[in-house]
Amino acid sequence: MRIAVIGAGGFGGYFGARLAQGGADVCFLARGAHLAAMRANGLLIEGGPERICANPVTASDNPSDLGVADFVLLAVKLWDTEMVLDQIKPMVGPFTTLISFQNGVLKDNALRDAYGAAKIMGGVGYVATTIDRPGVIRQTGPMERLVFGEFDGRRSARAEAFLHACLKGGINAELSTDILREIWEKYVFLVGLSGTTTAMRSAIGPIRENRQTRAFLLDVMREVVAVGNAHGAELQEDYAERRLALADDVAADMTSSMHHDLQRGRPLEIRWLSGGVVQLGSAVGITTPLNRAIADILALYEAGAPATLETRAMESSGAA
Ligand SMILES: NC(=O)C1=CN([C@@H]2O[C@H](COP(=O)(O)OP(=O)(O)OC[C@H]3O[C@@H](n4cnc5c(N)ncnc54)[C@H](OP(=O)(O)O)[C@@H]3O)[C@@H](O)[C@H]2O)C=CC1
Ligand SMILES: CC(C)(CO)C(=O)C(=O)O
Repeated sequence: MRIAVIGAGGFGGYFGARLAQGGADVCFLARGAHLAAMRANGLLIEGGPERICANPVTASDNPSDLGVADFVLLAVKLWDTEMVLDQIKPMVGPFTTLISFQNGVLKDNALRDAYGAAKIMGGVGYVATTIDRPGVIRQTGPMERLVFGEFDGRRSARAEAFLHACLKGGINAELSTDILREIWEKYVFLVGLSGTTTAMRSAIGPIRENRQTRAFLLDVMREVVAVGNAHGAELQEDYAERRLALADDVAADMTSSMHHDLQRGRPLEIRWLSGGVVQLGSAVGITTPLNRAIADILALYEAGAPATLETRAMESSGAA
């Protein structure tokens, strides 16, 4: 089974390396210094319970070099989606299945528009990873879970085959018969974690300990539950409280991929996370003031670190 991982970063690099470890024929669409390092030294996963090294790895920045795959796993940041969907045409054949493990609930619309609903399975992933340096992914917490399935709930042969490949790689993988609900469930936790850790510039530990920030986290997630249910997600009424229990369970120094991006001055996926809640809420007449506040607070950083007044002054004087 040939599995193409589109984006060899924190998420794609980690799960791609595990799939390769289990014997799957994995290839990566990667680029820049990270691609060069992967070609030279393989792909290393460190910092977690197990050190994994996939070497050699098949990787290229040219989709034609990689050829048609049985499974194409999308793991680029959401702002890169449209571009890669166009770029990967040479990798999608008549029997190819695409699964997006990107965050948010709007991601699969773009895949359907590009390749048709029959080729798409739904997916969500839980892991805490980031590119540490070219060729090296750092796992920053032990959380690991991959869930996927057909949107009509069937346990199809292709879903079973992918499950088999994941389990062989030691991945904590599940085939879901209600993947849309799974996607919303992840969204509740993710929006709470990413919104609070990024806006407050803090790992989850202090946020859940402080009475005020804990209440804020819970209310952010309650807004997502209300919006999800208005969109037919069928989440339990106390689902936000349940997710708070998950936030209590993770390591105190755990944070979100969006917080990592902020720390590195990279663009943020905020438009699809708290911003997506605001958008989906307003479509069904639900106001989401806390998510709006988070999206507004982070708007200055959405395109990456804004230039400081000092840098601007240097640029305008020609000194930079
Ligand atoms: N990391 C995590 O812990 C988790 C992430 N997710 C989700 O997974 C998705 C991916 O996130 P993450 O792995 O953190 O992101 P990363 O930025 O770590 O990885 C994405 C990688 O894809 C590369 N890429 C983008 N476009 C192309 C292209 N056209 N050709 C080749 N390579 C390309 C990027 O290169 P470059 O750096 O040059 O842009 C980067 O190396 C996001 O939606 C995120 O929210 C979900 C769960 C957990
Ligand atoms: C919430 C978490 C860490 C779970 O995988 C995540 O998806 C992210 O930070 O992007």
